[in-house]
Amino acid sequence: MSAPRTLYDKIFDDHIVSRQEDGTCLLYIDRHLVHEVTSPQAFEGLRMAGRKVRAPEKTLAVVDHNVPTSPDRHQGIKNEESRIQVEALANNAAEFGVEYYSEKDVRQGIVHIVGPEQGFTLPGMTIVCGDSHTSTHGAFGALAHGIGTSEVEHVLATQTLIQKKAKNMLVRVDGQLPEGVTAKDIILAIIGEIGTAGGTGHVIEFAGEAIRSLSMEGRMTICNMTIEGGARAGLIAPDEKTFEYIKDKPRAPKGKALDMAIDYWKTLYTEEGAHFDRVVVLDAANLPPIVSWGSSPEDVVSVEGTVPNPDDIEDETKRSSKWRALDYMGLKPGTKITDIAIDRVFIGSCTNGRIEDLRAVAAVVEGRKVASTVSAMIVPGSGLVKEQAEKEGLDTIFKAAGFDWREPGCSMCLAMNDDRLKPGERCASTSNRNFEGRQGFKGRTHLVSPAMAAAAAIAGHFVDIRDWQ
Ligand SMILES: CC(C)[C@H](C(=O)O)[C@@H](O)C(=O)O
Ligand code: SF4
Repeated sequence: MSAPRTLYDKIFDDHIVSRQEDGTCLLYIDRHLVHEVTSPQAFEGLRMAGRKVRAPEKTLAVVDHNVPTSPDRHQGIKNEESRIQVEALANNAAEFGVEYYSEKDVRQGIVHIVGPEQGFTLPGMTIVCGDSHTSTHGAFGALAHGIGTSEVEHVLATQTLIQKKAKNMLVRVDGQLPEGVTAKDIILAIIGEIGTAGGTGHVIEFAGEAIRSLSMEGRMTICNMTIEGGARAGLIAPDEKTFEYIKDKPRAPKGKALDMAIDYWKTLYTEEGAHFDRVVVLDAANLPPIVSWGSSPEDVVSVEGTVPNPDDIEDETKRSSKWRALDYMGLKPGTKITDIAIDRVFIGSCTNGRIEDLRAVAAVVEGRKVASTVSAMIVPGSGLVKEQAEKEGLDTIFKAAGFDWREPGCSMCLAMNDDRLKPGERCASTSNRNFEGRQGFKGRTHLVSPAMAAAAAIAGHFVDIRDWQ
């Protein structure tokens, strides 16, 4: 009998085209998502070599990072650099016969929201994209790797990727989440616990009662930020919720093909006794809402806590880097998190720009007003999320509360378009990275859940969402 295998082992094994003696493998790639930032040189490489895209039907291109989110974007993109990038993808997709969603298409949005929404992302598949947050698709039990531009070219040309097998890591979250605590808080707490290098060299499988209880949206939030914990990919075994989510998606199998697919998807789980190189266990019942205080996603604290004192850190390099982070963030040790006033709120991104996130925001802000000191924006993750939100009347709630309701895209998650912080501005953000300058030169980012960002917009400072009435 062969040794029990993890979910990762199974998907990896199933996609090996060839293996070399040193363990380097050629993996077959089932799906390739393409966006405008990491693809221009890859297409140029194909063109120079006179090659075609090997499997255009397994490739999907969409613009997200550079597109403006203002309502007038349909009249053309004013920023020249952005316009050139967007046009390049449109032209490359047309030339190489790849399906393409432009900013005028209702299906357009952030690539990691679009894949699942279209049923392009399915369990058991290998999925790649020239983007680190490709890990998001692991929520469906797909092995999803972010790749670099030269690998994008390799996959376009051959539909394969060179990979060495990573180690297996298990993060088990037991118990039930308390009211007001969300998937975002789970993943921020995990990164706080393991650090941004904690998952290095591993693929993390998330399991346990708290993970099983999450919606597909919540599971995507978890897998999305796996990369911030240093791991190669994140995975959650598919279950009935996964199949339910997938079944009416445009590109998902239908009828008999769906039944057969589900039979296969049910085999995608970690077998009893399978070996994990590292195991981390958390209890969901103990988790509070989390706020990041520094310039790394591991710099997190409970909303009930205070800004930590770096002098308490023994390691000198780490201590000075955390002092630098506090200096950048304009914060003093001992400050209560709930005393930190904010200037901006950004709700969106591939971490928290899905319909469930917007519903959570609406529940908090309905009938209230954004604080006069705060400017707040909500950016749906895709045109379809926007459409659904408007069908439910969420946009009316947002606008009445004083939020800016935008067109879909990456927006202020990273300062690659017109949405950005001004120097010194402090933002409560539902995105995934708080690096220096991430949301704009000298901008200050605090990572939080959608409900926490919404409450901060109304109060003008962080508040414990569990006390919200
Ligand atoms: C621009 C892109 C390559 C980048 C990534 O790889 O993640 C971006 O999406 C990000 O979130 O920083
Ligand atoms: S929303 Fe942010 S994290 Fe996600 S792909 Fe866009 S820039 Fe990257």
